Amino acid sequence: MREQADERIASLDWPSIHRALDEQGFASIPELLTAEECRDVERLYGEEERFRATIDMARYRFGAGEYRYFQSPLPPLVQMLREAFYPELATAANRWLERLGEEPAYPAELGTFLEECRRSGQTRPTPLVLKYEAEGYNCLHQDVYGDVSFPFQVVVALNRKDEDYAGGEFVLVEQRPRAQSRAHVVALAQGEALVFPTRHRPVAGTRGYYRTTLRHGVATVRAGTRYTLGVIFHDAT
Ligand SMILES: O=C(O)CCC(=O)C(=O)O
Ligand SMILES: [Fe+2]
Repeated sequence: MREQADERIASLDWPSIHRALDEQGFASIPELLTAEECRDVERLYGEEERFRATIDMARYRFGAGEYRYFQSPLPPLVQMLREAFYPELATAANRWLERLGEEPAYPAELGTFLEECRRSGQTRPTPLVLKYEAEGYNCLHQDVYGDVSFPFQVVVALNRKDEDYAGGEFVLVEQRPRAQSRAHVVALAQGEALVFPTRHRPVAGTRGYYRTTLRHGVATVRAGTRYTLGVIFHDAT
């Protein structure tokens, strides 16, 4: 049996994850969750009482599909992922602020950060499970739910591309100042996680760093059903 997810996160090659974040803005972590853990989270989707809200994406013109925000307390695995990722990502977040000439702002612990969310009226948990059936997609967006936001989020693929579904690539579009946008397309394997920027990232230019704006979404699922777990660190109003 593999160690607990938090121990797996602690023993990741963080120097290379930080390098990937700095150089390309995002980092993928293959096999973060086991197939069994993925199935367990996917199965939770059917247990309505675990969720505080269900969103029909078409209704808001967010895309085609459905997602559910977990109720508090979060399932232990989801809570563990949120807590275990946070400190390393806070380090990267503060480094990015410094690159843009700003003061470090993110506390070292998730609990302290969530306290800030609470003071700003953001008390509702944001981790979610998304489900897309054939022809489903997720329009490019940013997940911001109030004044306080954390600059990274994590998505984990819960089922198998090319077996359980086809298409459905994760898409990150980067809008550069006074230039055309650039797309990054990531096909995630089951259990693989992707850390990506919520809103912005610093990019090295000839005269220091400049800021690009990122939006993410999902390309059309051609067949089958695709499930993902989204771990957002800031809570919502
Ligand atoms: O389903 C996906 O891959 C995208 C999920 C998403 O938008 C998110 O986790 O914020
Ligand atoms: Fe999102």
